[in-house]
Formats: sequence, structure tokens, C-alpha cells
Amino acid sequence: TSSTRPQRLLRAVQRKATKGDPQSVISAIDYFCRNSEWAMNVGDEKGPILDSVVCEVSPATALELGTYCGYSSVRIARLLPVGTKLITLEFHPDYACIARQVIQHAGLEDKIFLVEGASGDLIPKMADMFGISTFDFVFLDHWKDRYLPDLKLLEECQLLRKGSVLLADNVICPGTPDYLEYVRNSPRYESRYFQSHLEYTKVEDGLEKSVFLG
Ligand SMILES: COCc1ccccc1-c1cc(O)c2[nH]cnc(=O)c2c1
Ligand SMILES: [Mg+2]
Repeated sequence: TSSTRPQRLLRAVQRKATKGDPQSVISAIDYFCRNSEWAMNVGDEKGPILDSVVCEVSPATALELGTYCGYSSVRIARLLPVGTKLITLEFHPDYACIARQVIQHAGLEDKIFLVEGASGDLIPKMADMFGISTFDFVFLDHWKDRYLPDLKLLEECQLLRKGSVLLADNVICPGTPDYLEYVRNSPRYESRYFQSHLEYTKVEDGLEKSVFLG
């Protein structure tokens, strides 16, 4: 019976990465994607940009939209201080199942709360589910057509505070033009583009960092 790409990615992690060592999990996935099969992880070129923003913000509360196999969940959570948490939302149950195992292999299951479901349904429940008021950091990496509606939902649910940082993947490829237009033209955001490449390729892509001004 045939396996899926996420299953093959997990197998590579279980074979190559050291249990409890997040960096070895990250390296094993990047090696798999460069040498075996491309997969839509933020990757080893945009990943360090994500790392630098997470370190700069040092969030007490962080939200990730789009877990996939857990690669960026591990990248983010490995940098979070004790007592802080990353909430990551994943729509596809099969992806969520793999991500839980990747996160467990990295030893980060106590810092990461993976919730299965649609971001549009779950965002309004975040405050009640996790006893938080606002997010210090949000990483958008799910479906491009949901970036703008989910940003507006975060605003409406008052889950952003003055200084909250949003970082969006794939703003060029596949591209999120309506989201970019909004954060770059709204007086409520200070936005900056970090040029890079689509993971594991030479195609242009980048991350958009937007600070909510309140
Ligand atoms: C399924 O398309 C894969 C693909 C194909 C060609 C170009 C880009 C992408 C791509 C790259 C990413 O980093 C992504 N991140 C999050 N959700 C995505 O759908 C996504 C898609
Ligand atoms: Mg992406």
C-alpha cells in the first residue's frame, strides 16, 4: 500500500533525527526535501528569517495558521522561552496526525498546542480555549485565500494588541495580493517585505512582516 509524502517525511525524521533535538528534526526535514521530495515547509532559507523575527518578538503567546508537518511549529517553539506556548491550527487531519509525531520527536509537545479545524471557525474560540487575550506573534502559512479574512477576524476578535507582529509566508509564491495590499496600505500596520525564495528552489518568494499599530 502506498504512503503519502507527509508519511515519508515523518519516516525520514524518525530515522535521521535525534529524539528530543529540534535542530536535528529541522535538518532531517530540510535534507529530505532537498534530496528526496520537495515539501511545502518554510524551509532553510526563509526559516532563518522566521527565526530572527521570533527571537526579536520573543512572544509569550504565538499563533501559527497552517501546521502541515510541523516544521515551522518546531522552528518557532524551539526558540520560545519556558512558560510560553505556540498554538498551531491545521485543517487537514492527515497533516495534523503527522505533525503531532514530528513535534513529539522534537520533544516540544509541551510547548505546542495543535488544534485541528478551520482557522475561520477556531480563531473566535482562541481566547476561551486557551485563556489568552492577545497574540504577540502570528505566523500565516495556510491557504493564501484565508490570509486576509483571518487577519480581519483576528482584528474583530481583538486578538491583536499594539505591537503584535504578523509574519506571512508565500506572499509572492503562490502569492497573497489582497493581503499584501491591505497590510501595506492600512494605516493600522507598519509592513516590511523580506525577499527570499520559495523553499528549496530558486523561485522568488518572501515573507511580509506587519506590526499592528493598534
Ligand atoms: C500545495 O501547493 C504547494 C506549492 C506549489 C507551488 C508553489 C508554492 C506552493 C506552496 C508553498 C508553501 O510554502 C505553502 N505554504 C502554505 N500553504 C500552501 O498551500 C503552500 C503552497
Ligand atoms: Mg508556506
